Amino acid sequence: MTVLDDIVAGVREDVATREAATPLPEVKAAARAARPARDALAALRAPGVGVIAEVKRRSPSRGALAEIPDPAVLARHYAAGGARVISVLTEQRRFGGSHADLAAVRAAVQVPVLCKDFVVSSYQVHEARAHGADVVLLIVAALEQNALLGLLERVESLGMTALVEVHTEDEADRALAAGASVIGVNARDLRTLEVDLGTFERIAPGLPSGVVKVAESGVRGPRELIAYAAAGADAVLVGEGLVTAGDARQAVADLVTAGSHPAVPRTTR
Ligand SMILES: O=C(O)c1ccccc1NCC(=O)[C@H](O)[C@H](O)COP(=O)(O)O
Repeated sequence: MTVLDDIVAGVREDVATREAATPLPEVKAAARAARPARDALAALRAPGVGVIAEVKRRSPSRGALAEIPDPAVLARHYAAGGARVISVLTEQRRFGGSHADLAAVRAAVQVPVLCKDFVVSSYQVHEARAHGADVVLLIVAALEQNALLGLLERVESLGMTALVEVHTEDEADRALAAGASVIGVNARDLRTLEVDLGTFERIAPGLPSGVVKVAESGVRGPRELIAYAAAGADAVLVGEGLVTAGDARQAVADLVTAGSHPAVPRTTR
């Protein structure tokens, strides 16, 4: 069993428990009552290399990273530093997150908010919307193609944007076949947890120019952002490098400044 399999097995148990307590029709009603989703696609297509700043307390690869007693406070620092999108890890067992974190962050900032979880059922998509998500992560490695298609359609039918995550060329082909318009290439192999910064460089050239390309994992400062930008990234998704920085606002601002430099390429448009 890989780490991803193990995480997904725990997620399925947790979803079943939540669904027993709050049946799907109730979650659907809450999703319908939520404020409309913010336009993440437009935010990610703005000039410069965007920063998606992540609220991440701990992880399977690194253990405890930061306490984050109030994710709304951290999110405000991220937004003040210029983050385009804020990512909230909502998985509880391995990452210490929650939907309460997601709702608190959404209420605290004006930028779009990403629900970063291991989504395997449409129940989770409605839950994410009910808690204010504007973007939902879909991990190709965790989904059969039909499930990927169905979840992508569900995300978009609720007015949200799907960030479809891939790790290999085959997964990128599946993401494109499903109709993804935002593709994240994760440098962290979710089976071995190893980070290979060359993953983005290998996969990005095969993605069409109209697709927004997000480089995920391994950014510790402007140096990695510049390398990802040179390989064609439109945005970078950063967790550890920001939650462990003494000054989160400044750490985001440093990345945003690097991503806005005229010498830094950006290839989508
Ligand atoms: O971070 C992990 O250890 C991890 C393990 C298994 C599945 C997912 C995992 N992380 C999720 C992410 O994709 C990262 O949080 C995100 O890309 C930010 O990465 P980093 O900037 O390296 O913290």
